[in-house]
Amino acid sequence: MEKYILETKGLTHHFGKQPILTRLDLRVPPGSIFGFLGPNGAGKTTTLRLILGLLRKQEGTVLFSGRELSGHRVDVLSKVGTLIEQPSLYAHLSGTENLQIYRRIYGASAARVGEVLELVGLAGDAARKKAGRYSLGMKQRLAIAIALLPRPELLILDEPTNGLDPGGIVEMRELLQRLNRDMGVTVLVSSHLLAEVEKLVTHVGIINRGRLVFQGTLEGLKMLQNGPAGWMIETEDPRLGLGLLTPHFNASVSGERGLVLNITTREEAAAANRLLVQAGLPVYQLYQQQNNLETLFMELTHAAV
Ligand SMILES: Nc1ncnc2c1ncn2[C@@H]1O[C@H](COP(=O)(O)OP(=O)(O)OP(=O)(O)O)[C@@H](O)[C@H]1O
Repeated sequence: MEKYILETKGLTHHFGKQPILTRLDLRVPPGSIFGFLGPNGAGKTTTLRLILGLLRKQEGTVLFSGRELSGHRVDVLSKVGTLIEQPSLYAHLSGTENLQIYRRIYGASAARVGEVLELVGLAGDAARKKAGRYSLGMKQRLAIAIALLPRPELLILDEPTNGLDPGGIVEMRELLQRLNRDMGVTVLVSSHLLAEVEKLVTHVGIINRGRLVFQGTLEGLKMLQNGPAGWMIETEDPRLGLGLLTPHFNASVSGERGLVLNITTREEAAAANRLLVQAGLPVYQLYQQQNNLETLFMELTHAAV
């Protein structure tokens, strides 16, 4: 088996003179749920459109299981389900009728309609309802049902939780997990919110201003945040404080009023506090810094200019 179900090599794109993507090497392992993350405007949609040939490629290579799209377009894309732009649904037709139309386009069997409705949780009454009366979450699920008709190996979804309420977000997460676990579908899902996909993904690629700033497993990303969390002291004169603390602790100045201490215990924090207060330096705040994944994501997407 190829190492990657989807790989881009040196994908580079400009709109006019403006560079949008710079040498993007995306690597999606088979069987993964890959979160393609980045702030608004980072270049996620452009990347996905280039991958699918919806936008003319300027530079670089896109490989599906080691094969280029050009020359094998129909063959390759028949194994890929997508939800990139707003799903084009027939509002006046029911869920089932929508699927019946698309199944003819894809050459899927009539029985497949019932299967995909079941898979996305739209069987029964929901299937008989007109798509125009669906909630956004149901529309998204119907669009995924359409994408599932040809039994894709890879599902590519651009911000599928955009605009969904918290319940809809959970449903979407459960659906994608089920498809991955039970059907073996590899999922590539983009999002600008790490928190929204953190519970879903196995792998992460983080893009900022058209460049990949992290790629690897979610575990690998979490390891990055496992450095010493540090304690923050807000005090009147951090430079004076630094002089008082450095003989005893590993400390540095942070901003106009902050001192960061590389310590691990509350006792050390209390001792540092005592040193400052006894020297007449007021301490306004003393707290352990939160070093969570969201903070790391913000750092990665802000620092890489
Ligand atoms: N057709 C276009 N012509 C010119 N510039 C474009 C075009 N499409 C996108 N851009 C620009 O390319 C950059 C990347 O846009 P893209 O839509 O790929 O980002 P994104 O990461 O998907 O963000 P969002 O979550 O906001 O959709 C943005 O600065 C955008 O304004």
